[in-house]
Amino acid sequence: MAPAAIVSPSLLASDFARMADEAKKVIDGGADWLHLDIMDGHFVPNLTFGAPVVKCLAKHTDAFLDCHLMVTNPGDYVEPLKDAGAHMFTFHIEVDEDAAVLCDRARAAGMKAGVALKPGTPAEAVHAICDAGKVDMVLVMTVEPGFGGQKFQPEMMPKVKALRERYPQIDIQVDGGLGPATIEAAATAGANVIVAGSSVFGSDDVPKAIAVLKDAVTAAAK
Ligand SMILES: O=C(CO)[C@@H](O)[C@H](O)COP(=O)(O)O
Ligand SMILES: [Fe+2]
Repeated sequence: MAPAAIVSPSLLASDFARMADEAKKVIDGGADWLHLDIMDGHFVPNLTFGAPVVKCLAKHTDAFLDCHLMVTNPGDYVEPLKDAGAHMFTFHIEVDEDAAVLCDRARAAGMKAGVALKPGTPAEAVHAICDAGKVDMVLVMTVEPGFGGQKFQPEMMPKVKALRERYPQIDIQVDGGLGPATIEAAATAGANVIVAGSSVFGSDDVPKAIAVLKDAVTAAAK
């Protein structure tokens, strides 16, 4: 059976000063996870927040905290994020750290392990670590990491398709520019975890915006 459809709204598009309320709004609207974009101003030219803010948010929600680390030194974040209450630890395969060790450390800390690919990084970059069974989720970036509100790159779909064919059971996440106009391409390629920032938080009907994404993934899996 294909992995379940999961919608993970990105709080990057929310009002950070009201993060707990924004999280509640999307969870009440049918979201499965909360996507938390951790940027260090070095791996990407933008700076957001780290474990202290995740810890504050975790006090206000029981939701699954899906952390996307756009940082140069993800190893420094394993224990702080675990202590903060994070559930998914997704780091970029492009960093200069041992990916297998990072996955093992994330899992040993009780989190799931995810690996992310920038648009220019081929699927093959994660084959060894996925073949070794160390990965719970592969994140295929459909924009250059760093900012919300960018245009979806449909040319990433062959990468999603190749990963889905090779790994039928793994969670495959797509992130960047997902919304009603692009979900079909991602869902048919085989993505099952959908990150959406602007299209969810910018909608005046949040439950509908989430349902459109989830229903497309469920329909494509049939
Ligand atoms: O990781 C990132 C950006 O680097 C994303 O999670 C964005 O926050 C997605 O935003 P939208 O493209 O959906 O507005
Ligand atoms: Fe993200």
